[in-house]
Amino acid sequence: MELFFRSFFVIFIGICFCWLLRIVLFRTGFVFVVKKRWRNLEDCFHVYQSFRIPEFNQSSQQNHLYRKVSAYLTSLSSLEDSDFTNLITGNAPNDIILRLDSNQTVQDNFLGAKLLWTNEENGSRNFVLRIRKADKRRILRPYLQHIHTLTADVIEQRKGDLKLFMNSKPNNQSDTRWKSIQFKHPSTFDSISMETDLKERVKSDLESFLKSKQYYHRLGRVWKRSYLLYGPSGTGKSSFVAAMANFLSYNVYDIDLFKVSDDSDLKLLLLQTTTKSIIVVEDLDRFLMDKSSTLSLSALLNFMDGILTSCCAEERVMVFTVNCKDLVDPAVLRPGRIDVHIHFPLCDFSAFKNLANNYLGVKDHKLFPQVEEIFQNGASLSPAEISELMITNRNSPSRAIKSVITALQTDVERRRISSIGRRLSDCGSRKSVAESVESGGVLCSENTQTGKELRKLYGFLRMKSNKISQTFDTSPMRKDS
Ligand SMILES: Nc1ncnc2c1ncn2[C@@H]1O[C@H](COP(=O)(O)OP(=O)(O)OP(=O)(O)O)[C@@H](O)[C@H]1O
Ligand SMILES: [Mg+2]
Repeated sequence: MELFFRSFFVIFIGICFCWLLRIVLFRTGFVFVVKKRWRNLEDCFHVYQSFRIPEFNQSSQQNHLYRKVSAYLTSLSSLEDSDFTNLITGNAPNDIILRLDSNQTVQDNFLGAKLLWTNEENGSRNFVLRIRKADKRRILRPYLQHIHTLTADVIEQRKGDLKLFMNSKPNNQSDTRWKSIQFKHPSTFDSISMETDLKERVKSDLESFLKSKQYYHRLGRVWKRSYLLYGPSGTGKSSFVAAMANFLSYNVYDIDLFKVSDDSDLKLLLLQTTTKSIIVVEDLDRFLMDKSSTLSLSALLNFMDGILTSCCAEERVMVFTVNCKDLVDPAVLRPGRIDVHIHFPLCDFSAFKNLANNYLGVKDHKLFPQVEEIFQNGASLSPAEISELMITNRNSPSRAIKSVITALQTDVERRRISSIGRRLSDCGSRKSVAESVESGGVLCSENTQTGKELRKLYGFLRMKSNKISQTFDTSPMRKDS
């Protein structure tokens, strides 16, 4: 009996000990420490071979394998076991993606072999793959093939997602010069109000460019096309670039030339762009007029010509926007450097009707003849100004059109005042010439007369401006009338 109790007691103590040990091992993470130490010990008896996959190749162009490995690693379930990972939101609203942090390692297994990936980030970005030497011959090629097939789908899927790249100030030459975000601009050719015929011509020009690889190569030319979009501010140039990107499904590289440090930096930026992309230089005229730039004109011309190598300008569309074409050196705009010039004018009546249709859903309105008449009197506003008025008053088309009429009338007055101002200054300069010859009585009396007229118009203009600011009041109390 005593023996029975004794053995029962020993079994009971044994069970309690195991239970406690389990708690200690799992609750404290002791098991992970043991596993890690065991792995390190095991590694001491194996020789590993390393393979580095840099983000850029020797000629500073993107290494596609790096992109594939990056996509592959995010799909690894073992990433959750890594000591340090970044959590990033994905494309879908509830999507959360794990991304390996810098200088962290993740383990993968393939055909019974252990593979270690490290994300190296010391100035440049690389992935380092470590495989046991004993497994290398058997594993390396099939493993890379496996990554290629797995990521092909993911990358193909992501092709639909366009990206907007922006250049930053250079910190380190080996560092990537482009930062990207998702490009989700809603602008399309349909949403842009411009002459239908012109729009169709641009569309077919882009379509024929897409199909012309052989043609360009036969002629010994780089397969690229350059567009100059010129016109006053707010006429839709930037929106048009976004529409082009959406139409072509191309990524957008938006180069800020003020952030380019020198000629070689501009070359590097071009080298780091990928095919099927639009390279945009906004406000080229503003940049060319700025004399403080360290960038030479010849570097800019070479950049536009894409002569660096055919591979870094191939299958690219270049777009330059300017407000005033006349301020740009003709060498920059010569045929071949710029293939297509597209003018973005201020609104006329037909553009207004287009905007009214798009923004207010109105094809015709009793106020249209009045609007047409004001346009005929020389009034003009940018599409941006008109579309803003329409958006503000979108609940009432009549109110929206009236606010446009008021703004157009103010524009007419503004133009009259500025023409009077010009006459005044002409008058002043003529007077000073006249005074040097004789005392110019006639010129003086004209001056006083014009001054009176100017004051009268200024008062009128102020009254009109007050009216316009009222149209922005979207309070429901306002009556349509
Ligand atoms: N032709 C147009 N059709 C439809 N909307 C337009 C048009 N032009 C301008 N807009 C509207 O005005 C806003 C400003 O346009 P955008 O930025 O494209 O002008 P921009 O010509 O690039 O001006 P800037 O020269 O000042 O950069 C946009 O949000 C767009 O919706
Ligand atoms: Mg713009």
